[in-house]
Amino acid sequence: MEKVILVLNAGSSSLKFSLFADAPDGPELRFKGQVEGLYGAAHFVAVDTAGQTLGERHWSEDDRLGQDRAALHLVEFLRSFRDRYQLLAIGHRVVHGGPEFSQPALIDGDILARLEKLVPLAPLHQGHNLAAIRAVAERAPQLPQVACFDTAFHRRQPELAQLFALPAAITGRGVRRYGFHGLSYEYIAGVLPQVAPEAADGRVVVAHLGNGASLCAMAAGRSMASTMGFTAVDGLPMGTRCGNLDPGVILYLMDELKMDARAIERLIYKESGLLGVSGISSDMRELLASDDPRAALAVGLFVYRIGREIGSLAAALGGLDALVFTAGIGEHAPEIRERVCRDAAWLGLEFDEAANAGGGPRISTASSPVSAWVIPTNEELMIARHTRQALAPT
Ligand SMILES: Nc1ncnc2c1ncn2[C@@H]1O[C@H](COP(=O)(O)OP(=O)(O)O)[C@@H](O)[C@H]1O
Ligand SMILES: CC(=O)OP(=O)(O)O
Ligand SMILES: [Mg+2]
Repeated sequence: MEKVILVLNAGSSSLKFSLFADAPDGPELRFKGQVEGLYGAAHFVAVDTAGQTLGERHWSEDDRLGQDRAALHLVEFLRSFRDRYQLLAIGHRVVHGGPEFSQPALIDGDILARLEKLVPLAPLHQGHNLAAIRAVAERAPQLPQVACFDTAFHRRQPELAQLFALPAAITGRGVRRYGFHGLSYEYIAGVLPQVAPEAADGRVVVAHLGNGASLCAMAAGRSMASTMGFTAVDGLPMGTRCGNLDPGVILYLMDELKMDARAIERLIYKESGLLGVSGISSDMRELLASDDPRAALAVGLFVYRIGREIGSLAAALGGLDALVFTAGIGEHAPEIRERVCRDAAWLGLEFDEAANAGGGPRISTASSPVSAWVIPTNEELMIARHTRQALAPT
């Protein structure tokens, strides 16, 4: 039987998974898939490396399929491969590693308890990430499980980029900017030398635009700043998260609307962003297909905020050499890429319309002082590599 590593990546609107063979030159994909569109019209599909569909299922919007039932469906699907593969370990994306975890960690009861404390800091993710780990630990306690953190890549940011202007005693409690989508940014930093060699050693802003969305400023592949902060609700407006918000708004909601912490949490994590502004959907595909002016307003705000944050991160880097688009929207929505690139013309980005329509990878003109790229992310491969490494550190 072939030895394999299973990777689980629970996002805010999806459960992604990949099965990698433990090959001598690194993890080799056998098949992958996802349940996407969670809490809406969910869709499961799994494909092998030849693009052959191994399984598919649709749920209606009324099913309100969440992470827990998506995971059960996945277990059912994976069961049919039991005789073919020997499972060595499971690698998990764990969104928050807090101040303690700057490396992937082989999970035991103690680490699980420490990660549990971070659940309130990532209410759309952490609980689901840990529930999957716990469920496996109960059924197969000997199976190694490795937590790979979305925050880890950012922990070496300059001190000022991590600091809130709060009293030192609060900062000392770990209330600082962490940044997320680190596995995605780490993957992009790793492939930049091949895809965009002229940019790899330079000042790059990577736009991870999915249901959760953030930007990362990188200098020579190192994270220098991120739009996300203490939690993954900061920065850009997202599918259902508000992004940057004047903290005075929170006080107003408490004092004037008598909202408590849970009601505010629901508002800023689940009812805002593209969904809140449009009143229609959190799904960019639906908004782009709609001719409702509220959909246009939500998309317009998304693009506008990205443009402002690119300016801010370019300032943090002292200039900009390249802009990279990745994740669901970044990889699949040429219209959004075009609007963001056109707004960044002032930085010296000359947009190439034909290349963008073709999906890139380069979507700026050959002579553009700032280059722009589309690079599909691969958080799962990053997790598989880290998991392998954690099993047998070299
Ligand atoms: N063809 C497409 N055009 C526009 N948006 C798309 C397309 N495909 C996926 N998306 C958007 O990508 C987002 C999901 O991105 P993804 O990175 O998979 O999310 P998650 O945050 O759950 O990991 C959704 O908003 C979806 O609408
Ligand atoms: C951190 C985060 O927002 O992740 P995702 O985009 O997968 O929801
Ligand atoms: Mg994601």
